[in-house]
Amino acid sequence: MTDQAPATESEIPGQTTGDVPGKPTSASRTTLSHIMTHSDTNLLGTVHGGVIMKLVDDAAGAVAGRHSGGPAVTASMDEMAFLEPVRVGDLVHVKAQVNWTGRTSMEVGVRVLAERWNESTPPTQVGSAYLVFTAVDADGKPRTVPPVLPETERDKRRYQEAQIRRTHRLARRRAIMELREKRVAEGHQD
Ligand SMILES: CCCCCCCCCCCCCCCC(=O)SCCNC(=O)CCNC(=O)[C@H](O)C(C)(C)COP(=O)(O)OP(=O)(O)OC[C@H]1O[C@@H](n2cnc3c(N)ncnc32)[C@H](O)[C@@H]1OP(=O)(O)O
Repeated sequence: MTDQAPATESEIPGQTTGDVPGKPTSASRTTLSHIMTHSDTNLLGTVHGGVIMKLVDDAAGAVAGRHSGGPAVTASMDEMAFLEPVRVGDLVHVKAQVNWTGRTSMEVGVRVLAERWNESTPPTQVGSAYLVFTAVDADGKPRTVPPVLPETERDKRRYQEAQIRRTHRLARRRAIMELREKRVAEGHQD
């Protein structure tokens, strides 16, 4: 994991960034919908969190693949929040978009909504997550991604918030690596 953050919080890309042409957020935004059945339940009878996480990974992976124009792998998933239980018969919509791009990685933001399959009540938000995907080549090595071009004020806010999360991920990783190196230097075995 490289340590450089490509932009500061105030730097929202314009129509072109560097040599690679940018892509607008809307070009890869995707919704994946799925009806929950009895095979999706946990021992409590509600839908298993892992089933939701798989849908989140699928939707985010499709977005990352569309944005980067090729394969992309999940590097991390954080802040997965389950806000309300999901039940058998719920029609679940997983909405995903690229919030931010680095050199080879992308943060994808996901919102999970649920509605009864046979009622016309509005869907409610039941979960959310942020995932980092890294675009890879045929050898599984990171490859450059087009910069995302936020279009709306909401896209711009999400871009800036994603940069804050990126800064915190890097800082946390660096602090843990430094602690481990210090402990090894002090002769600790683990
Ligand atoms: C019914 C209908 C269904 C339809 C359905 C459709 C679905 C249709 C689509 C399918 C979509 C499936 C989507 C599933 C996708 C998987 O399930 S993939 C499987 C799970 N993931 C993996 O196996 C990945 C394993 N890890 C790796 O291969 C390597 O660690 C990685 C991620 C390629 C990174 O390699 P590395 O050598 O560490 O590279 P490094 O240069 O250090 O980092 C590269 C970039 O990644 C970032 N990065 C690396 N590690 C991390 C980390 N832990 N956290 C954050 N960022 C990181 C770096 O910051 C860097 O970013 P940039 O600064 O370049 O922007």
